[in-house]
Amino acid sequence: APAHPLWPEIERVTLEQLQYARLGVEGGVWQLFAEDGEMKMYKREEEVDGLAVDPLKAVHTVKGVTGREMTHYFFSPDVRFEWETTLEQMKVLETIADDTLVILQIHKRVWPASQRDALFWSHVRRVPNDTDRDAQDIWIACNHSTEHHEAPSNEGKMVRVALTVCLVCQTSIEPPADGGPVTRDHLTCKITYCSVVNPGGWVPTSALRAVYKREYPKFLKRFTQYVKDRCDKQPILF
Ligand SMILES: Cc1cccc(-c2n[nH]cc2-c2ccc(F)c(-c3ccc(S(=O)(=O)CCO)cc3)c2)n1
Repeated sequence: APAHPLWPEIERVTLEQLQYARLGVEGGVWQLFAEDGEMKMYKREEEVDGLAVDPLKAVHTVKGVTGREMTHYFFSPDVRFEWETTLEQMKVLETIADDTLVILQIHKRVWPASQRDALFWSHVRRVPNDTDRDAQDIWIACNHSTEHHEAPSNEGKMVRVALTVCLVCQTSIEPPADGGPVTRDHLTCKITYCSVVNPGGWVPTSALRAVYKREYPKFLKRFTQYVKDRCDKQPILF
């Protein structure tokens, strides 16, 4: 494994997030708050120091793409402005490996709160499917807040959020009955998106919950549609 000081944390958090995502929404602790076709969004209402830090878990099923394609476009900084509508600035501060980056993002201000930025490592990996042999491998992309010497100390201007986010994708193939080639019509990608964002500075709980309720469904719907459009008529990446 690459000898980088962040690597042990990247390994641990990525695998913890994989297990957390695979727990699904069992246990009755998750409250469904948005639904749109196959997409179901759940949250837990939790406060830390009087701040709403509502863990979010979304499940979605997208036809015609693979988990590798979905996590690739989630990970790739080159296309982020094409789907992430709240992004104002983004800088790759460090390229640790071709599947591991440190990124600084400045997001658009949401009235009445102050503007937020996020500094995180971003990692994508294929996880061999140890349970079901003839199933496809699982792909995970994980973003987790970190420190970095190159990040501007923007005292007073910006509030830094703390976030842990993962996108876990499992592809299944329904081969054509006539033994013909597998096309995108035979692909189904099951997605679990998990997010825990501590907003950093005080935001009225009601205002924060309204932002989450509005922004998360819009974000996941827009992102998954972006990937479908990008992959359409392109060779399949398994
Ligand atoms: C989807 C969503 C949920 C909650 C708030 C907002 C939002 N509206 N206006 C500003 C933001 C905002 C502020 C700070 C942030 F860190 C992120 C943020 C959100 C998602 C991710 S990610 O890692 O899931 C995708 C990469 O951007 C990273 C940062 C988004 N957007």
